[in-house]
Amino acid sequence: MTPAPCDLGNSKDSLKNSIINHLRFTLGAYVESASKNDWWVATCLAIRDRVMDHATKSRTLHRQSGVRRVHYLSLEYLMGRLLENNLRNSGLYESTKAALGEMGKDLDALLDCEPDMGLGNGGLGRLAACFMDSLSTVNLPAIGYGIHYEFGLFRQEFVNGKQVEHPDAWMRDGSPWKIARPSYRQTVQLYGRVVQKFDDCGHPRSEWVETKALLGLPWDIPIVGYDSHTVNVLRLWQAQADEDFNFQVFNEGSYVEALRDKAIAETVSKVLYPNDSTESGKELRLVQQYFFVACSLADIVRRFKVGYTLPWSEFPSKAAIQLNDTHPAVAIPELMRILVDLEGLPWNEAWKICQETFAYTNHTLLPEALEMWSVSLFERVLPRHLQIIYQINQLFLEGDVEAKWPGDSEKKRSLSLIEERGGKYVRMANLSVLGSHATNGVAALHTRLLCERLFADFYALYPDRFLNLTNGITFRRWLDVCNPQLSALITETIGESWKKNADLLRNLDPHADDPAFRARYAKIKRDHKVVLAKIIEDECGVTVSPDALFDVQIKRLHEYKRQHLNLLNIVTLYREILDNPNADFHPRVFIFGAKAAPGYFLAKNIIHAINAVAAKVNNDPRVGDKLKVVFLPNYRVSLAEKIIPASDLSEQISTAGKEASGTGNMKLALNGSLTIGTLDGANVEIEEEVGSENIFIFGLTVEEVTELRAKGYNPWDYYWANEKLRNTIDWISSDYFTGNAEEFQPLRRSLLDHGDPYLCLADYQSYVDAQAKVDATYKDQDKWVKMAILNTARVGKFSSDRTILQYAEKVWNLPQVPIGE
Ligand SMILES: [N-]=[N+]=N[C@]1([C@H](N)O)O[C@H](CO)[C@@H](O)[C@H](O)[C@H]1O
Repeated sequence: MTPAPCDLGNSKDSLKNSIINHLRFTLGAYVESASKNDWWVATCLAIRDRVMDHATKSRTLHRQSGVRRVHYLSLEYLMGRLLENNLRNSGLYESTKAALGEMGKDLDALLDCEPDMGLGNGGLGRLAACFMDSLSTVNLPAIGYGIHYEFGLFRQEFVNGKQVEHPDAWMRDGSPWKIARPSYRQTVQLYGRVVQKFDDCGHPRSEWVETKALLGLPWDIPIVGYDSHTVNVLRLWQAQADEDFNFQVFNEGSYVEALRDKAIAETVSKVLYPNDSTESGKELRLVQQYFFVACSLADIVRRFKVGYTLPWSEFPSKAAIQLNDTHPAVAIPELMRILVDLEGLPWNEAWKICQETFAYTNHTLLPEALEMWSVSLFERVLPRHLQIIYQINQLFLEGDVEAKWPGDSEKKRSLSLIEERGGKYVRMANLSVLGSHATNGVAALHTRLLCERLFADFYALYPDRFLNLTNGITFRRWLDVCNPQLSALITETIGESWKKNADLLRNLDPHADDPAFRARYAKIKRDHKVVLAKIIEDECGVTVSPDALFDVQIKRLHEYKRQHLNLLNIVTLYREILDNPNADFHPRVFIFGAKAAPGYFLAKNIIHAINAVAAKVNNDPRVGDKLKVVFLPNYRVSLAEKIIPASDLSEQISTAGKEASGTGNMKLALNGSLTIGTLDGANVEIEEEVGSENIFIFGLTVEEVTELRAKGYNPWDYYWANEKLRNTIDWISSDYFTGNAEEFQPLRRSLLDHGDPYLCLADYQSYVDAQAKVDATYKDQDKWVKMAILNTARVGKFSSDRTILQYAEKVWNLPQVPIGE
């Protein structure tokens, strides 16, 4: 008999009681001497209490109503901090602040106690987090599946301007949001070999034997929607040894050996691979992918079997599975193994179920990011899955491909799931397209390039399977939580319903012409700049003026994102200020935030170069306040929440055709930061929405990039033709900035000798000119603030609620299931 849910009131007093009770009974702390961290944990637990009933109720109602659920499989979830988001989404912010206040505690101080849940690298991981927020907010039944990494994305420190990585022990001081679910522990098999057997009816059956077992313990994190009673969960798997302690070996006297398997097992979910847009190809990474996929599919199949007595053909009507990039693509042969080997379904039936169940999102065109596992490694770790992939491939090439292009071996080579050139590899992207009923890109331009280039042959074969679903961001975290002042001004001006229907922000448009509104809008921006200036002072020891133009580039460090093009412009500007001290140039602060993958040498060289230039410029008395360059260390979600509301200019300067979408561009535009960017990724759609008069577009288009490459691009031509550019490159690679002329030779060589693969020199002059236009525009503050307001007003399209509702309609065929009180 389920006990009646105890009424945990939302009043200030009820919250006070809960917090005190958790301090005393859960943490065993003296209220008088409890630490700030204790108060943070107790407050989190008090809020968790109030959402858990909704979580249980959501799960129960989803099960009882037999609705289809979407299962989002992602190796990354860049969640950031949860307390403030959960407080505002559940409408408990004010009462909790008051409750703590009455006990002499400042909520804002406790919020800073929370470490970021940094279980992701960049855009892909943050997108998954925004999607989880929207799924609960728009009442869609969903479960997010991922890995419970013990260590998230590394903590970045700068030592003499160079990046140094430190482990991110995010759970060291407790992690109050997660709940262990040992009753749903799963066992996963790995390695071993496959033997052919025959079942009772004499049918051949493959059996996977002599495998190594691994356990998966699930941890559930409640995902609180905004102003909705749907609380979905994020289920993260922790790897555990099948047998903690090998007594046999212990008795033979080797204690360490006895624990070897335990140590190995736990490495599987130990740490997130820190590569963004590059594949690792490491065995442990493949084991991580299969581990969480096998646990998740076993959990989904368990729920189907327990919940229903339906034929397998009905499985897709109860379970939609979204593959967040190819990282979980091994789920396709895994479901085939379950259906064919374990459940005894005929191959074709099983394959049909797979295609109806899976859908795949591609996030990048970069060749180095497309996962290709060597056949030898695959055979060793997952021998049965390799067999299944070979069988899928054979039926595909001899089936649909031969039918469409009879005898065309070139088509077979390009469409095959197996790459044969330079060794044998499994093409996870091809497998994902073939095993899914829908493949989507993440912005209109990106999807067009997917269909025209990367998947051109698949598109020719299955045009109806491809669609575009432009990325989005949750406006709760990226406006209501990080910029409550602007959120309040908007609500005061156009009402509150924009929080659930972002298109209503358009109603702000006419207010751009109202000087009083502009003044209030501008004050909010300046107040955030004052806050950020303090952070810059504390973190970088640099004093910046909140009246300077804050020019922001925050994203992972990657050559295609062209932080080094930004640096070329900065050094050109530095030269100009020295050459023309009286030039009428509005003071500017260049703000960088970016982590480089630890093994990415050139990215680290660019970080060092930016810090070296910053050190020179910031201490050059000839420059004064005209120019400041700051690189904030350890860029992460909670830091982004401080930078974005204070930004005036948003740098989205990737080489056209390289940034699939970008999502930082959306966050910055929403907070009134004007974009300077190329026609790449979602920048194209941001320009369509805000109007070309409210954005600074520059540079080569995708078509012009293709043309330039086709006719042969030689960066030396631009170097010799443009004196400013030549002086800038020579200056950066001289000994001026570090006393060692060798320091930035790698950067110089990449821009010249190595052919400038991302066309920085080709876009340099157009970029410098656009930056000059920015300077001129910023001097007319009325015009600038008007443009900023129109950006906030016109980016409603980029709400992840819109994106998720499109996935639900076009891919998952998923009904919204409102949960009552
Ligand atoms: N991997 N990956 N892809 C990315 C990002 N680096 O995480 O996914 C993001 C989310 O789709 C995109 O916005 C971004 O352009 C793309 O490069």
